[in-house]
Amino acid sequence: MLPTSLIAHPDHAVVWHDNQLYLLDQRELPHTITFIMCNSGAAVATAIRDMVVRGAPAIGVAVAYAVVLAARERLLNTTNDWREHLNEDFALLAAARPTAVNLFWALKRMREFIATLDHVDPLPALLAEAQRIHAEDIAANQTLGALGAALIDTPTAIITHCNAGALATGGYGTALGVVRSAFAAGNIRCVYADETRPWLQGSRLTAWELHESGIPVTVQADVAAASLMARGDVGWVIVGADRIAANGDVCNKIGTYGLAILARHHGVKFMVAAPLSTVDLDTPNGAAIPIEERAADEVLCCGGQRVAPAGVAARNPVFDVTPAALVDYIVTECGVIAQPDAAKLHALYQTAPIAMD
Ligand SMILES: CSC[C@@H](O)[C@@H](O)C(=O)COP(=O)(O)O
Repeated sequence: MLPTSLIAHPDHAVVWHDNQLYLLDQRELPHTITFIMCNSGAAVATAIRDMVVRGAPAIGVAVAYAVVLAARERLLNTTNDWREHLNEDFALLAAARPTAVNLFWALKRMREFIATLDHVDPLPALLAEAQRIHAEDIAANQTLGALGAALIDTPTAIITHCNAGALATGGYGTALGVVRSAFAAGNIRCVYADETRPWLQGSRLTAWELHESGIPVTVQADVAAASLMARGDVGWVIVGADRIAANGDVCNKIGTYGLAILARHHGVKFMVAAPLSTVDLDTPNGAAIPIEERAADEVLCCGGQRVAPAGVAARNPVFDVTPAALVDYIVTECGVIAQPDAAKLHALYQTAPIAMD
């Protein structure tokens, strides 16, 4: 029988169990529950690149554990100069995906932690640091979930895009953390989950996660959001983020920018929920954020079948940037910013309990 840490549950996207890392294979959801065991840094890098684990904070947590696995390998094979050899693993992990800043944030934090280690056996301390990153992410999501929910003062329907839930984080979720808290307060009538072409994070993952949690969810085609808003049925758009630039521009799953424009046109509030580890003060604005382009086949095919004529090309940028001017609220574990700008984000950063830069 699987240990309880390895049963199908949205909170179990990233599980450390019996000295190995297990990743719930999100490519197979909702049909099949499979955990992929990773016992090296390289295996985790491949799993991130191939979308076994995805979502900015979940990638950050997975990378922290990947450093533990990589250090274990290096210590077994090299002993004295393990830190030097570990640089190769850092480079491999950094190349896995370019946009979610939590990946680089977690690598930096693990690298800085390693520099402080003088233990004969550094592995227990390294594992404890990775577990701290994991636990802090869950706690941040619970706090920001409550802060975001407090903004929703009347029962309403909301639209979310992609999956910014437990599956995309250490647990509980960011946008879906707000939804969970608001639902508990009686203020969520229904969640409309954009299906999120081409990878279908909305229909496969968000719908599974909310359904498992007993929160009413309705899947809609991405292009249906405008007419839903026009009917006046929606109070909020609530999304996560892969990177928030210093001026408050928000990078998230492709399609988010369009939703923000629609929301402003229809008087629907637009909320971005993310931990401070997603805020990147080193990136001045959205134009400076590297946007991942994935394989054209992800667009050209659907359900394993080609849906465009042979010989036709496709573009597949998987993120877009919503200008800060279209964002009503950024909700973090350290507080809420209305109408975000550079000064407000800098001020929020100063209140962080630990140095985040
Ligand atoms: C809490 S997750 C926020 C974002 O990471 C999420 O909205 C998103 O865009 C994920 O993209 P993905 O390509 O599935 O990794």
